[in-house]
Amino acid sequence: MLKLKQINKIFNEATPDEKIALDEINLHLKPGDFVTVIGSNGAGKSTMMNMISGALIPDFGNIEIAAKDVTRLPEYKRSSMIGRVFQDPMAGTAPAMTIEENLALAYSRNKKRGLRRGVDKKRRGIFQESLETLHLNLENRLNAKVGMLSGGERQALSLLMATFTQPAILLLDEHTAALDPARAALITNLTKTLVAKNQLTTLMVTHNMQQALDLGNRLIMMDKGQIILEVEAEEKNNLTIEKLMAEFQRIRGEKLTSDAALLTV
Ligand SMILES: Nc1ncnc2c1ncn2[C@@H]1O[C@H](COP(=O)(O)OP(=O)(O)OP(=O)(O)O)[C@@H](O)[C@H]1O
Repeated sequence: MLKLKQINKIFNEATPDEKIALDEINLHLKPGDFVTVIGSNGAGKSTMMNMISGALIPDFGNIEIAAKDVTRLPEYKRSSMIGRVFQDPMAGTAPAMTIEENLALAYSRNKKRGLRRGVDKKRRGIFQESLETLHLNLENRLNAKVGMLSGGERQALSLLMATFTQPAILLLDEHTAALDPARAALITNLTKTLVAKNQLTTLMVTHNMQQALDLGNRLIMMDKGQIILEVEAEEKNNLTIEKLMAEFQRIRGEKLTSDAALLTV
């Protein structure tokens, strides 16, 4: 469903600020894979997500989504293939528009007729049914402006909008990091439910190690622009934070004083 082949990205090449952000990244996701991504600051996690979404184009290498080479395809041309939720609850929705209008935009995202705000009775029914699955009573607030919702409610709506059209790839970019623990738990559970229900192929970046262990069937650890560890299904079930830290030390030969050092926020 997703293939990254030898992806490289260097920022400010041949200047004193040169930075190798991605160094020969190879990653293959099968349909329905849910991969959690961890790594320290500057490891290249966001750059990798931006490559998949098309916000950045690699210097070398190839990207395939659903068997289509999208390496040079601009972001807007691959947006129907991708659902994305960012850390900032303000980023995924339009605050001045109502819940219903936001859903209508998400709904028409992969329709040929372009963006449409209008909603008929049938579509309103679909929106209400989807909102009911969030258990936040948003189905009764279709005409509320999204700017009036709490951070957790907005993030739940963003998640629903990102998964609505069955994207080939769902990108979750620290999407619970800006929420308080109770709301973060709510969005984490919702993520599990929506991904499982829609069998979405998902990549989730997180600084929360426990979340990285609890969600998904695979885990990758990045460091200095490389994927330094890949953990698959069975093995992932038996993984602990201590084992992950020990693996990092074994691979990098660097001693860590705490798990925070591995994921420094
Ligand atoms: N537009 C840019 N111009 C120059 N350097 C960049 C740019 N974007 C990222 N970098 C650098 O590339 C490296 C990888 O950054 P990236 O944001 O992908 O890391 P990350 O793993 O997402 O980190 P964090 O957990 O802190 O968000 C970093 O050293 C960063 O400073």
